[in-house]
Amino acid sequence: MVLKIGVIGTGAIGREHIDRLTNTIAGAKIVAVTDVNQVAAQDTIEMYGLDAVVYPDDHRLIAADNVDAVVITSWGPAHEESVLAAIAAGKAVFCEKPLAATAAGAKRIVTAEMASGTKLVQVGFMRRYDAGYLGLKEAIANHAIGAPLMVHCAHRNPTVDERYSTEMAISDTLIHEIDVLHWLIADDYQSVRIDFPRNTKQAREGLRDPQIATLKTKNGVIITVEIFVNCQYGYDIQCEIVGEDGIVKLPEFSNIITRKSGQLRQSILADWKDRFTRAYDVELQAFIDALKTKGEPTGPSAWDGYIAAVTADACIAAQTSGQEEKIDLEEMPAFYR
Ligand SMILES: NC(=O)c1ccc[n+]([C@@H]2O[C@H](COP(=O)([O-])OP(=O)(O)OC[C@H]3O[C@@H](n4cnc5c(N)ncnc54)[C@H](O)[C@@H]3O)[C@@H](O)[C@H]2O)c1
Ligand SMILES: O[C@H]1[C@H](O)[C@@H](O)[C@H](O)[C@@H](O)[C@H]1O
Repeated sequence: MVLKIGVIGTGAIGREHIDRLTNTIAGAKIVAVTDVNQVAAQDTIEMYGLDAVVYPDDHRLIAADNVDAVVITSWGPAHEESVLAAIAAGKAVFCEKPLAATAAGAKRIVTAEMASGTKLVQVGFMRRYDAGYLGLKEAIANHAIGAPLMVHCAHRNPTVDERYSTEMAISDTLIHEIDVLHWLIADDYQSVRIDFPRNTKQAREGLRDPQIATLKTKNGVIITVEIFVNCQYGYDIQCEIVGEDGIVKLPEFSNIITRKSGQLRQSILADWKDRFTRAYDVELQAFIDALKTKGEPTGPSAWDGYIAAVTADACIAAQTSGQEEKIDLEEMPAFYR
């Protein structure tokens, strides 16, 4: 059986996911697309040779009889409305991060999903499918480094466009670490503080860059994440976990090493699209397979999206207060256990 998919948002990652759902992933077919930019939606159909219909908006795409499941790749603030519409229609939905722009929005999704009585939502936290992070998780679970004490991370983008704001460093960028780190060390966040080092001259007027998030967990682990989105030199994701018996670290993204002219060289990736290609493939294949075999998604859930949204709200509050802000999570409902 082939699952018929409707895609909302045909921008950068929308096209990436359309390409992989069409050419890499088994068991799915794109039958519908929409974008507020209808020309972009039409162009996408032509670009990938899709046998698909362009719908005028997300609601009509979700309601289409031949759409079995929905993939949301529109701008973050538009996600909540489309996810709620998919839940109301009883259709499974893969939503790119963030699940919603605020914790209140994510909570509305959780409430609607629980009321529907069926798990329908998967959030695009693809780092949980990345071989490097999975290796770190396995090492911690196997007590290879004893209890984690500290985590040091960096999330660096070469540049960002003019729409990118100081808050987006949290809601669009840090959100990946927010999700993956508590999952990695199996701990809950308790508080966060944000510090702003000297600003880079490369940032556009008004953008605070870089930033350092310091998260504390319930077990006393201290996590530091450098967010630096105008680092210029490449796309660089670092994560090192310091335990009581040793240290584990993400591998450098595999690339050939050249010895030439008295130099040892290894190139650095320039784009997020290349760093997590395999993880995106695996997460979307898992989404399709789970719908077919279990009737519901089994990947990062709406509750995971809610945890990330509550934490992101506290980070954004910490950006302006300059203080340590508490991260208050409700208890996970039995529905998500
Ligand atoms: N998981 C990841 O690594 C990853 C990577 C990139 C982007 N993302 C996320 O994916 C989302 C899209 O990012 P992008 O880089 O592709 O942005 P983009 O600006 O390139 O594309 C977004 C598209 O959505 C369309 N759109 C906006 N609102 C819409 C609506 N209500 N209905 C239909 N279409 C709408 C826009 O016209 C645009 O074409 C963001 O939430 C972003 O955070 C995730
Ligand atoms: O900071 C960017 C992240 O590094 C990418 O992985 C994407 O999520 C992108 O949307 C963000 O703007």
